[in-house]
Amino acid sequence: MQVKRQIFIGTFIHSSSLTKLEYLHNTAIAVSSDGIIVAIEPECDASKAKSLLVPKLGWDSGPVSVEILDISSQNSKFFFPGFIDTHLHASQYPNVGIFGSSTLLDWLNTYTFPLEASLADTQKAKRVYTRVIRKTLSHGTTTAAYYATISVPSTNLLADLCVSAGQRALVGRVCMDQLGPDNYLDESPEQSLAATKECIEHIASLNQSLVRPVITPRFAPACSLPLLRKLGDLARETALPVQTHISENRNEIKLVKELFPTSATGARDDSYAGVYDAAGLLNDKMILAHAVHLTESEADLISARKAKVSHCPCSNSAITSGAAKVRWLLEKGIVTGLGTDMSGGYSPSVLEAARHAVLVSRHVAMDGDEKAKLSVEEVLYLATRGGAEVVGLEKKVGGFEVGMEWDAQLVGLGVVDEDGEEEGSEGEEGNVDVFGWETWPEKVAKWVYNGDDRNTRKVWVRGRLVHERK
Ligand SMILES: Nc1nc2[nH]cnc2c(=O)[nH]1
Ligand SMILES: [Zn+2]
Repeated sequence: MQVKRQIFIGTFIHSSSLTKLEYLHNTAIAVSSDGIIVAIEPECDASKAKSLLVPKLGWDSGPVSVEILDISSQNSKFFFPGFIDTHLHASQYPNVGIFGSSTLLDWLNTYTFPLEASLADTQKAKRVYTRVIRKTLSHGTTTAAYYATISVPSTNLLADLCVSAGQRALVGRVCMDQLGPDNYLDESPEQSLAATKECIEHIASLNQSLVRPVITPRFAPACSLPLLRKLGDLARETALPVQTHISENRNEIKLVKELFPTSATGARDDSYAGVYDAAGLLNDKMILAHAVHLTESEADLISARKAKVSHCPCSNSAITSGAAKVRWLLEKGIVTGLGTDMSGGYSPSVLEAARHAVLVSRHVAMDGDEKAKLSVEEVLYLATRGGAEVVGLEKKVGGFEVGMEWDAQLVGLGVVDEDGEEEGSEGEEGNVDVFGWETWPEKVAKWVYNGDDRNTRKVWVRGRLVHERK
């Protein structure tokens, strides 16, 4: 979609490294009509932008207008890169918050498979997918790695809806030829592969680059070895990314050992990661959700293959899976991002996932590893740059750099003056009260711990405004 040339002026905050946020105040960012950041101008106000930046860019002629969004007078608003949700099930959105006291394997049978099966009805799927896209955009998620269902039409519909809403996405048809109920299984490895190819071809036929296909074996226990091998071959032939789950729950790991003995897989051991590796799936484009209970040698194998991890702390706490050791993964050089894992996780918000990543890391620390604690800066890195690398988009999104695409959110925190009045915000805004004496790192911390979609005022993907909070 063609958008106009835009210049944004104000405070921009993004990660310059895992541990550091960079604060660019009184700065202008110019975004071309195809959504690319073409200039970052320090010490720039509206008049300098008009008199200097516009001519420098050669933008003073031609029919396209320049939009200047001057927020430099506000001390409670800032631009932040859009969030990357590296793992969520679009099809499970109606079940958020509905998990009782279940754990993974009974949760799948009780809540998840019946709902996913019901989305073969494309009318129902349309209602669900339209809502989940709108909801995640409203929380600042500019890129989402989605699982749909086993249904080809409903997976294709999810891709279509992402394109029309303007959300950047990876969309995967779920492959599973065992473990599910009779009414929710691929018929054979051959049929599963053919259905996956249909979805890949459909997304290619959309002729755009915002939404990409992703090969999606649900997880090892739901896939026969022939199916995993076929998908491994497909990944090699197409160079497409692959997403799946790994080592989320202890009973699941036990099941993998029973279902995939080394005598069958030819793997070097009977580890969970070894099964994916033996099938030819474990490579630098693979997104592994959870990785809660990995052994040392599995983590080393994942690191050697340069596969990525999606950390889903809300889900891991909600369905009692465990506490992933993110510091340990990072120290092994494993690229890690955040996932909401709806509806194992109950929240559509990556900000909530970031907050839970901090808290889960404190639990790991309480278990004796003091250095496990993640900082606000670190979880925001995982939510943006880390996530971008997990989904293979680190050159395009996750930060503010010339050449990158304008996937961004405008965050507003209410300001309360000495009379108790809110400045710079209206109506119901002000869920994060800023008193004016906080430093910028303190404001960001208050946003991480108390912020939500009320603070997500505007959201852009590749320069297109895709959400505005009224
Ligand atoms: N959290 C989660 N784990 C899974 N493992 C296999 N399928 C799923 C799923 O839908 N959600
Ligand atoms: Zn999941």
